[in-house]
Amino acid sequence: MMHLFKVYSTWIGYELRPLFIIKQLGFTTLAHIILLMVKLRCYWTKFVKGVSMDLTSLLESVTIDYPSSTEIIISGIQFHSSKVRKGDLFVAIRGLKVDGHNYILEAIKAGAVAIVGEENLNNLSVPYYRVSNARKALALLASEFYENPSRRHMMIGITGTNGKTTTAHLLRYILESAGISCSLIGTVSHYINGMEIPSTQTTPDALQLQQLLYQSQDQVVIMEVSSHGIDQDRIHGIEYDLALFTNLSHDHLNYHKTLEDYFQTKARLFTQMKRNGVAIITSRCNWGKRLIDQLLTKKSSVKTFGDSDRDQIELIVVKSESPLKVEIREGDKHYIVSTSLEGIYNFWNVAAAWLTARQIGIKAAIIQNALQSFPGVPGRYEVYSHPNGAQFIIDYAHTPDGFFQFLRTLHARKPSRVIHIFGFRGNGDPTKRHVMLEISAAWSDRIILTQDDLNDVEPESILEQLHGFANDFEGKHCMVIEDRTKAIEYVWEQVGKGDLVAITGKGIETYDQYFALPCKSDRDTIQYLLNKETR
Ligand SMILES: CC(=O)N[C@H]1[C@@H](OP(=O)(O)OP(=O)(O)OC[C@H]2O[C@@H](n3ccc(=O)[nH]c3=O)[C@H](O)[C@@H]2O)O[C@H](CO)[C@@H](O)[C@@H]1O[C@H](C)C(=O)N[C@@H](C)C(=O)N[C@H](CCC(=O)O)C(=O)O
Ligand SMILES: Nc1ncnc2c1ncn2[C@@H]1O[C@H](COP(=O)(O)OP(=O)(O)OP(=O)(O)O)[C@@H](O)[C@H]1O
Repeated sequence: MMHLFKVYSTWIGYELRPLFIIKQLGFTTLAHIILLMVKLRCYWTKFVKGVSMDLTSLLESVTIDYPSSTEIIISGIQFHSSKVRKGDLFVAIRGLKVDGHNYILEAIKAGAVAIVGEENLNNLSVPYYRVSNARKALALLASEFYENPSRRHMMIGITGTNGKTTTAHLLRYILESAGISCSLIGTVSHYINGMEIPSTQTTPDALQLQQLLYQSQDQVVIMEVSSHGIDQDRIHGIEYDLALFTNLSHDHLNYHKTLEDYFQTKARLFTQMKRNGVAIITSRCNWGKRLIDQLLTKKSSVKTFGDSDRDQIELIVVKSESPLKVEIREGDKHYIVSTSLEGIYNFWNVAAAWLTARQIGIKAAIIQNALQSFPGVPGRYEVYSHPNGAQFIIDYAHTPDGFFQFLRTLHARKPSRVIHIFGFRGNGDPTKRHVMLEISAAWSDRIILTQDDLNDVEPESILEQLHGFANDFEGKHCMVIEDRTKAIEYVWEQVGKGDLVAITGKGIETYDQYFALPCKSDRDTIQYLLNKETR
């Protein structure tokens, strides 16, 4: 029943809480019936009857090949042929793996009434619109079909190698504490109208993104913006009120090839600002400094956070031993930051969220209060206690800098030993692996290499690499236990009071393979071992 309410509420774009209905039975029920009827009518008009769209005015550099027609009526848009239904427009994308143009006939057979693509085609049975960039076309068409929903919201985009999710969750929590309704689109989940929707991508494809924005009735939308999302034009056409840059460091070089290209891609987010938009950037890393200079040269509005008195928000470490004591200086005012988050890196995320909330006009006292009760981010620095006094910490660190920041935070707790369990994603950047091992070796006493997501890569090739690494780092007591659940169980049985065990890379994500223990995630495995202990 609860699930049905959730589905209904998300669809209707209106937060419906069962308690609220019971309390206000009568008027609320009537209001919902009217709302439902209006929504059903819109649904009928849009998704069944279809909407008329003038593609030539919508698309950039469009050529109508055959048969000529500027206006079409469509009841949906798809870019995967298997999802096409009668009345849909199919956008053919030249992908990284396959070419969407090869699926045009399949899409027409499934009922597509028009096609958008990049190739020269003139023998199709439905109108064909040739564009120079089909990914951009998809984004523009989806935005138009869903009534340009980003224009209804205050749009906040957050990019950077690490800290996007944490900053986004902090900011949403602060804004909601201040009474501002807030959607969040990102890695852990999407939160729309107070409802949680499972997420499979940090930045969803343009179609899903516009659908989510259309569903959202929230005032503000916070989006985590990945470099893949920018590069693949998933956010094309969206203009941001506020855009944040958390940091940039070694990652995704399998996709971007060079850090320079990775940076330039991230920097593109800041070309999609509203006229009065503000860029919020860290001055702590050289890439951030470069972006600040670049934007100031173009006379863009830029606010910075960092550790200098020239920054709008200066982070001052009052006490560096655990527990950390940190202050925020804003103008000539100093505020103590009290939060359950650990690690200086999380205070950089706090600084980014603080500066953004201040741009929106939230009072400092409200931010301070919200930070005190912030519950943390799922899968980031989650601490579990072993009955014998050891502690297990699940975290999402999966980059060299993430490793460094996270592991040095563990050290500040002065543990007897740090044991680090991790693996490498099948389709992740292979150039960062050795560096990550070096950092782990420097900051932990034992390394257990194990499996992470395979992502279509043969397990043998990953395991071969893990064994190679174990040899390289043998002096650091590095070993391989292939099965992730067994690796955790092995360590669980070895540790004692004062030991800290870091399990990194997956956070709350579920395993993409079956392991020996009947567990679906790192959390699940810890819970399983805890239950076994108390049985
Ligand atoms: C590697 C990568 O980024 N791929 C993205 C890309 O897909 P692609 O170009 O590879 O697509 P393809 O498989 O070659 O297919 C080409 C076209 O043919 C179509 N097709 C294909 C088969 C068929 O039978 N019929 C058909 O119509 C496809 O729908 C597609 O339009 O374009 C798609 C549309 O936007 C994305 O959904 C897809 O993301 C994949 C699923 C993905 O998960 N990518 C990861 C790397 C990603 O984006 N990660 C970032 C976060 C990174 C981080 O910070 O850690 C994210 O934002 O989630
Ligand atoms: N500001 C930061 N600088 C460096 N490392 C960080 C920072 N914030 C978080 N981390 C580390 O990176 C991990 C991932 O953090 P978070 O999920 O906030 O980043 P993200 O940018 O959203 O990552 P992804 O895009 O891969 O989902 C954390 O678990 C922590 O170990």
